[in-house]
Amino acid sequence: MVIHDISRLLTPGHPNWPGDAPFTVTPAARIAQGDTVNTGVLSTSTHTGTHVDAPWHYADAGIKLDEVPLELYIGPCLVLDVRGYSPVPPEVLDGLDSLPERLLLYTGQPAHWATFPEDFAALSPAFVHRAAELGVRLIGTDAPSVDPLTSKTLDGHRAFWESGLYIVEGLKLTDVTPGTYQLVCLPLPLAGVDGTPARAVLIEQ
Ligand SMILES: N[C@@H](CC(=O)c1ccccc1NC=O)C(=O)O
Ligand SMILES: [Zn+2]
Ligand SMILES: [Zn+2]
Repeated sequence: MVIHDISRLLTPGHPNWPGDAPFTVTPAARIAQGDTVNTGVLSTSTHTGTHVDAPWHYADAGIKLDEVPLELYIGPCLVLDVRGYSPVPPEVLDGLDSLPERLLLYTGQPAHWATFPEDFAALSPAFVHRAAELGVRLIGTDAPSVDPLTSKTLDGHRAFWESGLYIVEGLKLTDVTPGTYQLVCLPLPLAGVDGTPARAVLIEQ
């Protein structure tokens, strides 16, 4: 079985959305200091690195993470190369008459962010609606958001809310050839939250 890890490695100082809480791991117990084990204390925004958005992130009437069915995040998936578009338009789906339930978009983001990538490709609402018509239920992007950095209206997120599609952001897609795979993207089992970092892999079929 060939597995591609499409999650961003989280290291302290990982560049988050401007103003958002940083990712840190604070050392706690240390064997070297006489403790019986090594432990750490995690602190993070729910939108760090490769992560899922629960609908409640962008709509007060939306469900929270623990209500989102896990089936969404596991199963057949198409990786598309959409480099060169900003925002990603519906035309990239021209000629496709059906799609698997999961669609991942490589917009050209690098494998490692030294600083927050302020200039990234958002998704046009028309693209999201077109994907929904073609049978997609989950869209993942390698960009940190489906809306531009300065957006106040969050039209991209709103299109997901209107069409009932779900979001994965911050994927690392530099090492995979576009095509079909099985996606496994497991959110952390956190109650009542708006999102969470996730481990995402593609399995070659
Ligand atoms: N759209 C981004 C996050 C986002 O918008 C955000 C994250 C933390 C603090 C403020 C944010 N947006 C403010 O407009 C996301 O969904 O991950
Ligand atoms: Zn997010
Ligand atoms: Zn988002």
